[in-house]
Amino acid sequence: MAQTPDIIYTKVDEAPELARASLEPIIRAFAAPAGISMETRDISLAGRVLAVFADHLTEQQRVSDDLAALGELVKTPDANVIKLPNISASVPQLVATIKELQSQGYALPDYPEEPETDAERDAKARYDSVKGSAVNPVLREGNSDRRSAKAVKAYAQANPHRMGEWSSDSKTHVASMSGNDFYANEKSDTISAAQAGAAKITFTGADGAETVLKDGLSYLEGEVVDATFMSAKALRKFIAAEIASTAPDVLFSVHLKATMMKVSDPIIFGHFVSVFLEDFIAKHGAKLDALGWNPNSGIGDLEARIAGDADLEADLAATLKARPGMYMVNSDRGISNLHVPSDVIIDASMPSVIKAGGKGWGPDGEPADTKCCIPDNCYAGVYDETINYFKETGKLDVTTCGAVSNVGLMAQKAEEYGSHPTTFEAPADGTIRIVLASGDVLHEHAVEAGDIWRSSTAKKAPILDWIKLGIARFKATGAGAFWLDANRAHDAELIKYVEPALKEAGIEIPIMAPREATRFSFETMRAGKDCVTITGNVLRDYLTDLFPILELGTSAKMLSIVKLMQGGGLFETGAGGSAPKHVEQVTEENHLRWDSLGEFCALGESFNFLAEEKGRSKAGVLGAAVDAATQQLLDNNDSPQHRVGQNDTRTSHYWFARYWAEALAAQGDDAELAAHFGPVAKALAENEAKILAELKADEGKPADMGGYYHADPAKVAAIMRPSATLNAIIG
Ligand SMILES: NC(=O)C1=CN([C@@H]2O[C@H](COP(=O)(O)OP(=O)(O)OC[C@H]3O[C@@H](n4cnc5c(N)ncnc54)[C@H](OP(=O)(O)O)[C@@H]3O)[C@@H](O)[C@H]2O)C=CC1
Ligand SMILES: O=C(O)CCC(=O)C(=O)O
Ligand SMILES: [Mg+2]
Repeated sequence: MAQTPDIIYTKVDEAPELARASLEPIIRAFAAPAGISMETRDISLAGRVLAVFADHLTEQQRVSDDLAALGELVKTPDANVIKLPNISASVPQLVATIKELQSQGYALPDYPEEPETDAERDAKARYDSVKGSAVNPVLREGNSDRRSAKAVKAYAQANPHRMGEWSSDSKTHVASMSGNDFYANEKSDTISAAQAGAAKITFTGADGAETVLKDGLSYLEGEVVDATFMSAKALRKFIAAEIASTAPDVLFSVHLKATMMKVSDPIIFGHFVSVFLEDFIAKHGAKLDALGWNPNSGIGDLEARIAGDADLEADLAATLKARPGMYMVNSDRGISNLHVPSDVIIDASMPSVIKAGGKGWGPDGEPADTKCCIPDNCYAGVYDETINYFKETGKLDVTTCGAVSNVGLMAQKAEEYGSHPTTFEAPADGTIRIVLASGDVLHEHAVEAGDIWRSSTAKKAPILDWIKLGIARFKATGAGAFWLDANRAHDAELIKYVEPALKEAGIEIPIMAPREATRFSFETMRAGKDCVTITGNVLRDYLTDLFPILELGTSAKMLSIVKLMQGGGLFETGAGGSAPKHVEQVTEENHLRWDSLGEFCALGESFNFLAEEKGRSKAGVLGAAVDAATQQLLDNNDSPQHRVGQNDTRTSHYWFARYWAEALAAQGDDAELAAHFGPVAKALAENEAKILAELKADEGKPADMGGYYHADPAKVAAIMRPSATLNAIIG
């Protein structure tokens, strides 16, 4: 077997992938003289699709299954992976990817929404395996530690971003179900020695007939196993009531995580779409069925399918007009909250409403107060309390507020984010049970047809590791809390782990329910003090966007470390996504505003990890120089900005390379590296004007990537590496 490279960098999609095309050659060139090898592995959506359909492709078209290989690597101490954010695809994104690949000559089957033959069932199963959040759960074999680097926080305080004003009479609010949701119906238990082993999930219909929904489950002693469901009837009633109670000057919106919660949340989204369009569907149901429309895909797909049918188009417009104004994703292009399930992703969308002072954008392109529907009560209280807090106290002062970091229980598909294989829409009225090998029933729920039932688990080893990491970060931070709700079944089981561990460690860390912990964290940070939030997997995701977006303007600048449980390191870049809007700007005017600060932070950590864990002293020198270069880049304001003519990703990479080379030339720890980088630094400085001009030469004009999901590497390189002078110096 080939030797594992020292560092693995990931090839992804959209804006971070464009950034990679320019940054990775620089990193590779700088690492080589230190004897550090770096290779790329493809975890992009298109790459994943091609990997699972290898048998449909020609020899030349085949690609290796890099995700599967990385999934094995992260279970070893040799892993040192820099992971950029990748697309977690919704069905419309997946379908678009398939179309694009087909047009490039790949003989892939269509995505069969409702498979009828064996071949279609096989294709759907393969596509579903790459759908949604298919990468992160595989790579995250450790718990997460996300915080802002000191330099980044100091920069944000000195250069505050714009924040909308909050007014006490803002009508913006969170609306959640009054019961019969995942929160209310949850049951949880910790598996005993006697219960450990095989288990299955069964459905028993009203007629007593039993079907097995999932077999081959296996529980470990100490694993916390939950089961819960959301009533479809209660959900639909809630949605109808919220639509009806939306005030005329308030926008209607729903915030879900249809990407990460790839089974449950598209169904919930579909209920919103079908209740919102109730009259239209009642009138045209048969026709819509014939067109193959599924509400879970959204209004965007509906519009595409009915295009040209003047009757349907007019009726849809009339139905929408009679409904409350909708929160828009892009008002210029008429893209609403209900167009595509993956356009409004709660972790990014709610903070952006909150940062704007409680404003969403309406169909008229104007900001307005917004009703934010978050049906389930498990985590909605966090946003409700945040909004209440800002209504009371006004916007946050970015220049003085403290930093809120997070330690998240994430390893081994912890909690809801690992629940896709054990999530089901009840096929009829009946009972869903988790049955142990002994025949004992662990959990059971009476359900009605359409109810969304799911089971999540958290294993003992990750829980104990998470508590240890939480204690360490609490000590380093000085304040914080475990976010656990004693009244929620799952959290109550976790508290049984946390309390004795704290006692044993001789430390007092408060345990607070999310709502209370939200207020505590805002009060602590507003007083200028730092605090850590020690949370489960979902809140890890939500809070590492919420606080950074308020504190730093974006979560892209976060340090995001996953200490893998088997000793390796996974260094994620930022906490945000793949910024599809940024790609649009590149194709329109060849300006990329992706900020690679997350990549710089991750890179420094990755080198430092090699130095500390593997005794590679030259890596330590490279890492220290990365940190110095990052600091200088911030001090000199060289990060990308929004408009043509301003700094962009490419120029920021030039400055990064230059400061990095200068720091390496100036350091005294490794004479060999200093001697190597002296001339590099000199050449980069002497050619500054020429390089910057070359980097900017084509700005303002459209750029052709030769594809969106599966772009042409040569065209991308031409866009992202247009300076022959820079390439020669790096080369
Ligand atoms: N770890 C992962 O793999 C993650 C993947 N995703 C995936 O990313 C996609 C989009 O997710 P979405 O929730 O819309 O959020 P994004 O984080 O992609 O975008 C939200 C906004 O944040 C800003 N932003 C994010 N990253 C950067 C950056 N590096 N530099 C500058 N600005 C940045 C941009 O604001 P502006 O436009 O104002 O510049 C952007 O429009 C989805 O496919 C999702 O599944 C999402 C989260 C994490
Ligand atoms: O995997 C995903 O879909 C998104 C992950 C995410 O948002 C996060 O980890 O912050
Ligand atoms: Mg997130």
